[in-house]
Amino acid sequence: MTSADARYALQASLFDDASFGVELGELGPTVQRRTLTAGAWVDVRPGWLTGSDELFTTLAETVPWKAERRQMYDRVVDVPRLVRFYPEGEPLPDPLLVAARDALSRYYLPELGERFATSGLCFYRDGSDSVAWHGDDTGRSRTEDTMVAILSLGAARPLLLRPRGGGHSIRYSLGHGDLLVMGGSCQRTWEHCVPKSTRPLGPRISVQFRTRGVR
Ligand SMILES: O=C(O)CCC(=O)C(=O)O
Ligand SMILES: [Fe+2]
Repeated sequence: MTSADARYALQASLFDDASFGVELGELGPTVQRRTLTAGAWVDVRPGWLTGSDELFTTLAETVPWKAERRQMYDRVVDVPRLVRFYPEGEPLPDPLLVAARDALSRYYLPELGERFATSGLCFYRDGSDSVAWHGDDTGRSRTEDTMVAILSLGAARPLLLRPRGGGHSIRYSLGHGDLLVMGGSCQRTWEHCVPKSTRPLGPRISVQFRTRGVR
């Protein structure tokens, strides 16, 4: 057993303890893959993290969230969500995120060929927070296949995907410990978004695990 395996086993046993009320489930047969066009695919694993409310609260309260502003034509506008990026090597705000990242790295390593390295956290305070259509195509993902794994906490929000250049969108509802992984060419041949909603919605946190050199 390597030290990484030992650490994972320790964390897995911690999280299996019902007194913690939180558990990272199996991957494997519970992961459903949908093949998209142009070499893109999406894996979903609903309810991967059970008992995730406490993690949601911890992250909401302890992460040093940042409100960003962005140039839009001739104006500077608020980015409609709070963010915090954890580069490779920076400690994550909760050991559960380390366990999740390491479990994903182990599961996808044969296909991905590398480990998940960075963690991007987004906080959608209510239905007026959102992210517009985009691909995570800064860096290596502009030209190479990659995977972006999203662990979703808190209230469910739709995440939509559509082929670049037009086509029907597909929709997943993500929250409450659900896992979605975008793979293959998805970041350069498809786009994704989390649309605004006028309905009263609770807050959601999205944790995106990416490989080195991908944003
Ligand atoms: O909220 C989500 O799950 C998606 C976030 C996203 O697409 C991004 O930050 O690049
Ligand atoms: Fe994205």
